[in-house]
Amino acid sequence: MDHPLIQHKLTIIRDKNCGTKEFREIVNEIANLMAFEVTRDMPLEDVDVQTPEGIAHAKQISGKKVAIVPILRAGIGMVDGILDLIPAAKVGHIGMYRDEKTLEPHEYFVKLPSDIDQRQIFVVDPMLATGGSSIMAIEALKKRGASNIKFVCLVAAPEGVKALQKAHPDVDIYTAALDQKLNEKGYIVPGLGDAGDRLFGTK
Ligand SMILES: O=P(O)(O)OC[C@H]1O[C@H](OP(=O)(O)OP(=O)(O)O)[C@H](O)[C@@H]1O
Ligand SMILES: O=c1cc[nH]c(=O)[nH]1
Ligand SMILES: [Mg+2]
Repeated sequence: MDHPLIQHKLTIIRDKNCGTKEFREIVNEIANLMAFEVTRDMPLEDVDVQTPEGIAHAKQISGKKVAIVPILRAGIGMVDGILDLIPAAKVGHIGMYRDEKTLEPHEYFVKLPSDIDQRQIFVVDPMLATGGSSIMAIEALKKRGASNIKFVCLVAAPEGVKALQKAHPDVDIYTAALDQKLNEKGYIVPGLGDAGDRLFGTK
């Protein structure tokens, strides 16, 4: 997404001197701006509304219920920014960590709204690196009947985009930046470092 506000804010959090408080605030601000675009194709229906001056033939969002599903931990950093725009959305959580050596993802927690199969789902995680975590999280959702899924991240590596598109071709990917590559430790270069640690101050 090339909107100037998104690009400007992403530059601020890429800076290694950006502290936890500012990092957390700006991740939410970017998620808020991205939500605007990610929801662009939400279906509308006609509705008549009585204004003080007459009847307006207007539009409202029709039926489609939304679930925001952060991949723990770092995905939590994007939830409030999206909830600001879609306050009625439910939030499901999928816990996933990457083995630091093998880079294999491991699922450790799944708690979803009971009607997840009927919802438009936005899976959120700031980082799409090898794609392992997002692929497995989306598998967990599909196993529970979910079918209408978009993936929203801040920084993606080409390797992760390719892998996610191959595993889940039905899932559109929204990213604020497509970076150069992964390094030998599976980190995105130039990226922004470890998003979870920077959000929660754990390093
Ligand atoms: O595309 P991948 O190669 O799977 O890497 C991306 C994942 O790695 C990070 O999570 P991490 O395992 O560091 O967990 P954390 O969010 O708890 O820090 C990040 O938040 C993604 O979930
Ligand atoms: O660059 C990366 C890769 C995986 N997870 C992160 O938080 N950052
Ligand atoms: Mg991490």
